[in-house]
Amino acid sequence: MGKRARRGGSREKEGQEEGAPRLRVLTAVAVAALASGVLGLLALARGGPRPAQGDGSAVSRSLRLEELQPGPVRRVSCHAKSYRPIVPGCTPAPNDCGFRIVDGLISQEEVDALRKIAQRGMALGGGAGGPTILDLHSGALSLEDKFIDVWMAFNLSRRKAYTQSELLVYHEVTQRLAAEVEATFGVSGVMLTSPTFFSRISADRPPRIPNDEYWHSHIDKQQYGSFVYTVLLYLSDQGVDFEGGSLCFDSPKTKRAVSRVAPHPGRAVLFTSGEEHPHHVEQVTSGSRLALTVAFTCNPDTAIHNFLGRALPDEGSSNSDTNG
Ligand SMILES: O=C(O)CCC(=O)C(=O)O
Ligand SMILES: [Fe+2]
Repeated sequence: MGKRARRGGSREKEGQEEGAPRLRVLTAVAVAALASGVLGLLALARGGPRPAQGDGSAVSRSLRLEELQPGPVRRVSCHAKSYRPIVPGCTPAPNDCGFRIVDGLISQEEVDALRKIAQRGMALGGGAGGPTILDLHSGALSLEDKFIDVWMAFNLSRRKAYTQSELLVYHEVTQRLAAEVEATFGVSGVMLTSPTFFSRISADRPPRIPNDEYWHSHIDKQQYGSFVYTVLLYLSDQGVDFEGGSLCFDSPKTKRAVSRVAPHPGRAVLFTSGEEHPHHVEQVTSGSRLALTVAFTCNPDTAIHNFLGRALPDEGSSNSDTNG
């Protein structure tokens, strides 16, 4: 592993795709199908904006929320129904759910490489509201208020698509995250699952569709089905690249925020994906926030078997696969 990811080193700002050509006409049934797993991204709007806590002021909110820091895993009881089918040794034991924040799992070079990968794909699209999603496994990329297929977008724009070696860092990072999940929760056999995606939230775009309202509480297991362990890897810096945008864990009973995590480059948040962990992203009030959501399952039927398999082979190589 190279140098640990530094804090506060803002590079070029996110959201610079404005000048890049956008593909305006690109729809396909296949795209809608592949996007369907991603349509529920972030939080689904459930009954309008989230009510403010207490008197609603930022100060009163910040006094009540615990600021979570890197450290050992914090265990909580699992929500039993969230973890079916039970795969012994892989799904969490009833009292072994929890979350953990880890800094420095990936190097600054890896953060930069992942940011470039995200920016290159997102330059072909861009959500009309705040969030832009890019899932390189399914190909789903936000464009205005729908999804297109990023691989098709590369073809139509006559730009060279990602090569397998270009995406190697992404593959290596997901493998490292899998190992960290296993070490953290004392399990083995976790497998990458879908969706796994970059998300960029731009403060200057008001929500246009319900899925743009990322600040509502949700549970990943309900939202995405196959998730057993979620990892959020942050690729931009709160206070430098953007303001607001903390990850908040909510009370399973009231769904109100009880604690929060400040996103910083290279910071990873690992947590069990069941009903013990409702969460949401605080509204981003300025700038642009970039993160990567990666998730793991214990069920081979929902595992990704050919992660990044749509990337171009490298010149001169027959086929260097990046199987998940
Ligand atoms: O980016 C974050 O901090 C949270 C994203 C999230 O909750 C999700 O992708 O399900
Ligand atoms: Fe989530």
